[in-house]
Amino acid sequence: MSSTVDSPISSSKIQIHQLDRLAPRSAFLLFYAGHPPHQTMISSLSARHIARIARQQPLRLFSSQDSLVVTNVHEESGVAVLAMNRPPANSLSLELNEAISTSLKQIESNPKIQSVILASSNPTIFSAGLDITELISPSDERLPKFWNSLQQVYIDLYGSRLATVAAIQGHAPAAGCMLALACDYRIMHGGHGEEHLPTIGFNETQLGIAAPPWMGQLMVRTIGFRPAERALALGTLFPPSEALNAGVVDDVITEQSSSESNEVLKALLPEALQSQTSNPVMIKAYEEAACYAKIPPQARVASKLVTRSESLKEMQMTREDDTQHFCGFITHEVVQKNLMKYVEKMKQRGKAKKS
Ligand SMILES: CC/C=C\CC/C=C/CC(=O)SCCNC(=O)CCNC(=O)[C@H](O)C(C)(C)COP(=O)(O)OP(=O)(O)OC[C@H]1O[C@@H](n2cnc3c(N)ncnc32)[C@H](O)[C@@H]1OP(=O)(O)O
Repeated sequence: MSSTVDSPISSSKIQIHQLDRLAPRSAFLLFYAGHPPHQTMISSLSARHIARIARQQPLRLFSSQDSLVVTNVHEESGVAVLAMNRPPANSLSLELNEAISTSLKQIESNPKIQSVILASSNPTIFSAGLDITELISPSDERLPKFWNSLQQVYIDLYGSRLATVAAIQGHAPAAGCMLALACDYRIMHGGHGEEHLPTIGFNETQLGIAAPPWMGQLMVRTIGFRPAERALALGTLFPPSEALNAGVVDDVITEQSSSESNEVLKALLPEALQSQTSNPVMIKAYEEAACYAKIPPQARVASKLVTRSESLKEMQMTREDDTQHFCGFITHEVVQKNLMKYVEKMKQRGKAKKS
């Protein structure tokens, strides 16, 4: 049986899932929803404290019709799908970031679900990274909120109790790459011929900006120090086979690998992704997610803590400084000029493509 997760969740769960915003250092321990360590954690907070948090930050729910993300769960296999759905390029706006975090928490609140596939409703772009328009002449109020929402997506994905599988159908530059690297497993489409190869990587230096430390470190942890150092400096965007060789992704799938339609995917995929039921990346992502879902969850989550808790703690400790640094950097006159030039180039390219 499959069901959608856009129905309101119980108020106690809402309260619990709000905690990470205001008590960020506790967030990682909240992985254990439904298991004893989690309950211990929660019981150490007073009901008044929890109610105050819930009042201050009402949970935003997104319906599957008009959503920036679309989700579905398949309880039989323990697998869910969370697909970004912000045309044209799934560029990450404040609202999309918040929608990803909210939906992930909704999925986590279902104890039958152990894995989630992070996907895109756009078959050629996974995510174009930050919405660059958020960075140009930003308002003093929105910019820190925006950055905070991106940090939160990273924390939520990297620290999720769920096994997370990125189905990278197409391009994944910059923060789009970050989303994929924050998952447990990455499957990339091999592209449709040499001329239309998707790419993945941190290309920030090409925009005249640098990836923030926590993003850069994510690449270091994924592919190793020296290759990451070089890729970050050059702003390398890896085509699929190079991404596989470097370890940026775990698997590359081409159309030839599999074309059979998968019955489970029909039940699992939200309406907006029904055309992807025979997509080989999606099939492989489902197989991988189902495989993770069979591992005893306490053991799987504990093993995740071994490799991720230190960097998550570090992120929590440096979060405010990171926001201040980001806001100062982005609003600098030279950076603003570089970004405007970059957007202008992007627009020209778009016009040329359309004409
Ligand atoms: C201390 C730290 C300080 C700073 C850290 C800042 C960190 C930044 C991390 C980031 O994520 S920066 C964003 C980096 N992203 C990019 O550079 C990607 C730019 N986009 C592309 O390269 C391409 O669009 C693509 C490879 C993703 C897809 O190419 P293609 O399939 O050919 O599509 P189009 O180029 O025609 O794009 C379609 C449509 O989407 C718009 N768009 C694309 N990317 C963005 C974006 N990042 N933000 C806003 N809008 C974007 C593009 O303009 C097109 O719009 P139309 O209206 O012309 O259809």
